[in-house]
Amino acid sequence: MNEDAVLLDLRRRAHDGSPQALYQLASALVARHELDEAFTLHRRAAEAGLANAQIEYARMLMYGVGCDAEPLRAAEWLLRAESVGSPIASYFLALMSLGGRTLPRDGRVNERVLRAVRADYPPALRAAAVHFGRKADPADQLRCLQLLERGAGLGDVIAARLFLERITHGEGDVPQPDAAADLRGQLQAIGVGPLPEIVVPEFARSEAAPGVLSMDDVLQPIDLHLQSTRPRVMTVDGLLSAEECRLLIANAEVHLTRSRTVDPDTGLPMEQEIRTSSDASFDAIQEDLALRCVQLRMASAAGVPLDHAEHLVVLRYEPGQEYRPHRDYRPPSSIERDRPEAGNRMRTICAYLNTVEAGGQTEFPVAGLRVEPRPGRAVVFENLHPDGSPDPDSLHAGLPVERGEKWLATLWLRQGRYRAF
Ligand SMILES: O=C(O)CCC(=O)C(=O)O
Ligand SMILES: [Fe+2]
Repeated sequence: MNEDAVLLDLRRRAHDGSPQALYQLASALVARHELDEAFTLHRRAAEAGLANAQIEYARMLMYGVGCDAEPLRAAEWLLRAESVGSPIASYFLALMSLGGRTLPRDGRVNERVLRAVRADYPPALRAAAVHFGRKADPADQLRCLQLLERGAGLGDVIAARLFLERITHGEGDVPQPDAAADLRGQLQAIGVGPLPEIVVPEFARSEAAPGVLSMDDVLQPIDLHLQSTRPRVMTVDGLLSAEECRLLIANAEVHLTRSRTVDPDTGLPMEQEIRTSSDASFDAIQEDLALRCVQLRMASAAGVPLDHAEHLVVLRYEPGQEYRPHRDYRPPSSIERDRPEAGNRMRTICAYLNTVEAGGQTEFPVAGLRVEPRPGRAVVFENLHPDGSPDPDSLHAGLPVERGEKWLATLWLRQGRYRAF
């Protein structure tokens, strides 16, 4: 059957009101970006009691897909699906709760993630693996490896790539060269190449409660080192683990496109010579728990709640590519178009994800400061004066990469709330 015939058949069955057919039709429509109708159909299937539809309907409500975002209603539907035993609903409830805005950030977060881990839900396995991978206890390191291997076995390519790095370099256990060669071959066969080699020199594994899953570790306060007061620039080394850096790169790689910048005259994003990198911007609906945890860690290091953050952007610069001197605050016309109530970009945090062979420093010309890119290191800076007015001294640049490539993750943090949860 061709696509239209399949859709016609689904429509006929959905017309009879079968919840399963409503759900399947809605899913097919989401894939075709026919979101308004999909939203209505998922709602009908959800109301008829189908847990999978309750989750999909809740996801649309969470992220405002085919509707305005209504995280509280989303949470209600997830709770209904959870009450009939859906571990995926538990996973999304945990993902929401970690923001602490819609649902309380309490011990249930960890119980819920564990439920989804026990049900072998790959995004939960991946998030738990990255979590245990930061812990010092050797048993937690083994746990990380086992979770990645399980995810890989279930077809999760990102888990497979993270697992490959670990068994290649002997992280968490002795190196396994034969198994690594085998897995490398399997990944190559589906067009997945190697990740950059990443070592985070200053990374200190966490001594917190060995053996215990505690997802809110990402909110640990950390000390930033003041590098300049005009503009205010701070750095921290070892913020991200090598695994978190790899996770960001692996997620971004498949979505890279030529970077755009907001044109000061029109307020519209345009390809411009000022910024020649490629980037991937993660729409909220693309984020999974592991990515959300890394973003929470970054936002919390910058001292701002994650719901003030615009979409995460991961950038890749190749030799000669750069981000010429610019300021991150936006012209009034572009703010008007994109959540004016969230105000301007008060602060930026950039995390360096790999070792750059030469070049690629972040330069703050007014302060005469250059921050060296180094995996796991982050730089935080203010774009506005304390009274909220733009600070022209926040001028900065990503200097051209001379050799190798540079991967960077940026969160632009607004003055007010930008995300729904
Ligand atoms: O590449 C850099 O070092 C700076 C990036 C930057 O300025 C930005 O993402 O806003
Ligand atoms: Fe910038």
